[in-house]
Amino acid sequence: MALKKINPIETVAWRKLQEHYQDIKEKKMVDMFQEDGERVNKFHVEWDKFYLDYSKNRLDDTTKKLLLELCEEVDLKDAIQKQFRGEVINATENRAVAHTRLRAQQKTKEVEAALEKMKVFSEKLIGGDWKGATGKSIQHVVNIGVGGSDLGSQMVLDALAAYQNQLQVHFVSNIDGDHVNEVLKKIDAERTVFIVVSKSFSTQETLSNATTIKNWLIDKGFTEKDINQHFVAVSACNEKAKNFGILEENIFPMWDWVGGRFSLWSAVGLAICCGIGYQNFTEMLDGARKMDEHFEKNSFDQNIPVLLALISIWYNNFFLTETEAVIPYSQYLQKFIPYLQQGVMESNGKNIDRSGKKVSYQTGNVIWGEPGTNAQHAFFQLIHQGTKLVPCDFIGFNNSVHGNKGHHHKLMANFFAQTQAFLSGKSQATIEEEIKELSLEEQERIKAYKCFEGNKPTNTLLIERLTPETLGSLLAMYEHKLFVQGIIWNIYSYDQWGVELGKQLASKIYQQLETREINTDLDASTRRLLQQFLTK
Ligand SMILES: O=P(O)(O)OC[C@H]1O[C@](O)(CO)[C@@H](O)[C@@H]1O
Repeated sequence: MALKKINPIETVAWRKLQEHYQDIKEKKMVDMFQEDGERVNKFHVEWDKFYLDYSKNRLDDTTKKLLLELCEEVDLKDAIQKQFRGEVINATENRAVAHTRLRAQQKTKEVEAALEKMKVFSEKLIGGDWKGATGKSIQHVVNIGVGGSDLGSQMVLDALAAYQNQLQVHFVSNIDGDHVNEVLKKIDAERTVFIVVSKSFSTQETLSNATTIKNWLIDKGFTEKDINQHFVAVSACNEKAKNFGILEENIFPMWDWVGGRFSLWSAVGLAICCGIGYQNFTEMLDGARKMDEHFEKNSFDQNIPVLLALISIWYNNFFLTETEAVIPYSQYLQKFIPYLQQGVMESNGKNIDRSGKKVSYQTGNVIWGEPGTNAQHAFFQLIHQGTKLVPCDFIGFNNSVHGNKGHHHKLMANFFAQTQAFLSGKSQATIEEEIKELSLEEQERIKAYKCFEGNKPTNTLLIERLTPETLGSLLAMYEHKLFVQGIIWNIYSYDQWGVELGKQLASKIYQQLETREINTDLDASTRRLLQQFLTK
């Protein structure tokens, strides 16, 4: 059964939210805290190893009530059930969406078999039992993929670097030859296994990089047969992988019902298993499953992904904010933002609704960010004193991975201080006190620049510790958040037609660069640029 097609702006709740926005837009959060002693109790969720505080947002009881009514009107429950039943909710590609199946308690036979294959392979590599063509054990693993076939594994291995074993895992994604060259410098061909990850097995970047690497091995004297021991693939297109020269037994499955950006839970995460071991990989699946259960079963007013999605919609569609920042206070989560960017923006960057009509409201938010405290020294100035409203998610951990309390308390002091500053700003009295030693003239001149208005919204997510399990829950939380937003916006979150045009044009331009024959039907700017490119 298809997803329902309900235009959100035609709902009663949307209209009421628009009216309500007029009441709330000038309100100060600090006053709302003053007026309601129960605010923190009302606006937080404690779940498993997560604590979400969303009280530092420009919303009140009525906002929450209306946003929850919006969920009822668009029948979010029905959409969630359809997703968990694995129905064909990716209607524009005519595919089911069932990545949650990969981490379900009761797994299907094909998923079990894929997991077993991943376990066996990764254990052989880690244990030194998988030998290269010259009989040497493996030291390096190179993941060749792009987008969803790259970002997830890379991010997880960075996030869980503390669990890393002796294998060194590298990533080649960019079509830029410098990328593959730099990786090749770091590895020993005889001790390296390459994992070609491509659901379609037709992505230009991945196939070009894989071919370059294959030729590099051939130049080193490897025969086609030798290469078999150094190449495996993950793909939904077996035949294409075999045509590339990969042995059938070395191909790990992917399925139509797993979207690229939701695929790290599948064999696409093979590099993760190699780098941190199968056990840690399954703990990550368990964490994601726990979040799935929370999302599927908890009432919406206590449901972390639903609440985060609603808050985001409140700002995006009523305050008309343009972006959202995610600030993890963990250096381990440095690659978390690029990963989220694909998930969120490839999914919800759509302007046609589920009825095929152009939407008349804002959809997908722009996501950006960087770990704190580095972010504080880069772009926090704009959030504190700029002209744009940027709602932020702050993600922090009760305990550090390294156990160095001194550092962790300093880090977390910054974490709490920033959300406090965003909330309260700086009062006139504090500023006056700070500059009282200056001449009156100087005080007058400088006062306005020292002003922090505050009233900047933040969600604070406090997680016990960064582990494979909590990371799994965190990733699933954002997956469900974007799904809820897509449902409310009445768009299809699981296709990505928007990336196709550039690919098609690139292939035509490539031909022109190779033949040095520039098409006359190109636009004047591009034609001139190509000429310029070819002259030097
Ligand atoms: O796994 P594939 O088929 O090589 O695709 C890689 C990536 O390309 C896209 O199709 C478009 O960028 C992503 O959705 C996908 O993750």
